[in-house]
Amino acid sequence: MQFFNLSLFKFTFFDILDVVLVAILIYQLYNLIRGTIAANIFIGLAIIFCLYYVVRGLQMRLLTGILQQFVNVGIIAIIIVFQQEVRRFLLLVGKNASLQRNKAWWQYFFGKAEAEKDNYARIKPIIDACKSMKQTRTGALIVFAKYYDEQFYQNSCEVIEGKISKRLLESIFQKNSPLHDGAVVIAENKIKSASCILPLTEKTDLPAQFGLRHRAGIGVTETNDATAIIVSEETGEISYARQGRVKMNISFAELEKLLNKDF
Ligand SMILES: Nc1ncnc2c1ncn2[C@@H]1O[C@H](COP(=O)(O)OP(=O)(O)OP(=O)(O)O)[C@@H](O)[C@H]1O
Repeated sequence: MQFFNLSLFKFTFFDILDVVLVAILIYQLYNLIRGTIAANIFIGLAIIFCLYYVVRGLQMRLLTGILQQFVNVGIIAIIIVFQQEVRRFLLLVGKNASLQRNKAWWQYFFGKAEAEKDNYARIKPIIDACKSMKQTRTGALIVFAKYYDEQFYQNSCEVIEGKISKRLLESIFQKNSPLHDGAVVIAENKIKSASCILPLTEKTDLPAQFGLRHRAGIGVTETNDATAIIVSEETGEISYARQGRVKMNISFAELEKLLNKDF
């Protein structure tokens, strides 16, 4: 009597590659939706799919018919429900494929020291403004957009198109300024706009003290290829958001390092 069919265990290099790629894909998807409401929806959909195969196996025709309606619209429903996550996933794929974004290559060819010097001059006014706003407990939200999506930002923003300077940033976020509410968006080495209303993150596992400013800072990095600095009006603490994750209470040395890498 033969218990095992050894031919079942035959696999090629491409089968292993297949499994590894699927594992990477599932891990990336998990990373994208971890801690968001989408994670619960994903679990709900997975349960419906599993249930469908079970009731079909048991030949329960009525329930199979009902669940089949959900399964049939499968991929389209997933794209609609996970619109934001699909957008973030595609951004991630596109970003990793871009050679110019890879600063290591860029600096190797064009001189590391020169690039670092240039970058420091660019980020110094921003760091100085953050230092001053931390001291005066001025709330601020500064977004660094790798790609300035006109449609996304300009609908809710005041156009500035100004040179990045400490005093300009301070004046925008100063409490009596008409533009202090909302975010400043920096792109193409300019302050492109101010007073921007951004999408809020739907994450459910954020610290209790995170209000709308922090939620907007995290939200914009989930839907766009952007990073954000958040200066808390309440505590003066500086947080840094990237790809939907946030680092809280960072030092200025750390901020400089992060901006050097991302901006
Ligand atoms: N959707 C949004 N997009 C951009 N900025 C927003 C948005 N919603 C609120 N803000 C900004 O956040 C401010 C309110 O911040 P709130 O006190 O709720 O945030 P917080 O995360 O607790 O930060 P803080 O520690 O500074 O109080 C508003 O005055 C406005 O400037």
